[in-house]
Amino acid sequence: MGKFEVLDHPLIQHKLTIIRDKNCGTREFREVVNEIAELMAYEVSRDMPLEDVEVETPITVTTKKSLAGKKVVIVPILRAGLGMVDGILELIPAAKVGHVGMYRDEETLKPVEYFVKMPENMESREIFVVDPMLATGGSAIMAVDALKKRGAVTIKFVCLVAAPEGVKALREAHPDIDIFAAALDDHLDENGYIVPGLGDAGDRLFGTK
Ligand SMILES: O=P(O)(O)OC[C@H]1O[C@H](OP(=O)(O)OP(=O)(O)O)[C@H](O)[C@@H]1O
Ligand SMILES: O=c1cc[nH]c(=O)[nH]1
Ligand SMILES: [Mg+2]
Repeated sequence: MGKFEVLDHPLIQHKLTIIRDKNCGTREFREVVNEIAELMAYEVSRDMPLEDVEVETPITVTTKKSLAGKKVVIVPILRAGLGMVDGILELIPAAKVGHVGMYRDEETLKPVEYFVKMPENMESREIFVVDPMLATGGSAIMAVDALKKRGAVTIKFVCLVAAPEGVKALREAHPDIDIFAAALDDHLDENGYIVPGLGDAGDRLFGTK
């Protein structure tokens, strides 16, 4: 079973409170989402494998560590996941970026897939699927389905706010993946919004309604 971890570093908690505020405007919301994503990427990448490499310093030749193996792909779930990409790229600038387009039907709350574009060789890559919100879990489950269908094996799901319902559903559908959240909130309301949450992340990031 993959792990579920809440990354509750004080800086992450502080920044999350800023964007929960309904008076936080588009510009600040965008900035702070990226800042939180960057802090989370530091924790999420903690177990990346290293290998020994020879390096010649100005003083001598020595053997030290360098990142090994799997190359990282960041996969935002459109639209709101896009808000986390730049923050992660600050830490992992060579990462590739794949896109999964998905929206939640407002009546049924079921996700509808509308776009998928991935780099090649997904089977040999370390994949960070990112979306600020894990609500019913439908979008995350369908995004991971789409990745596995294309050969993906090593997948981590990274969100800002998770609902218990979404964590349960995602773990049941994809027990092999690790899930990271900045916060685990209380529950979903009758419209499928996370309570207390932060509202509609996509609309707040892009200034739409
Ligand atoms: O866990 P779920 O119940 O599937 O809900 C979460 C999804 O809903 C939101 O996207 P939305 O459908 O609002 O699309 P958007 O990002 O384009 O606004 C959010 O960004 C997640 O992708
Ligand atoms: O609270 C929620 C639930 C789904 N999508 C959002 O953007 N916010
Ligand atoms: Mg939205």
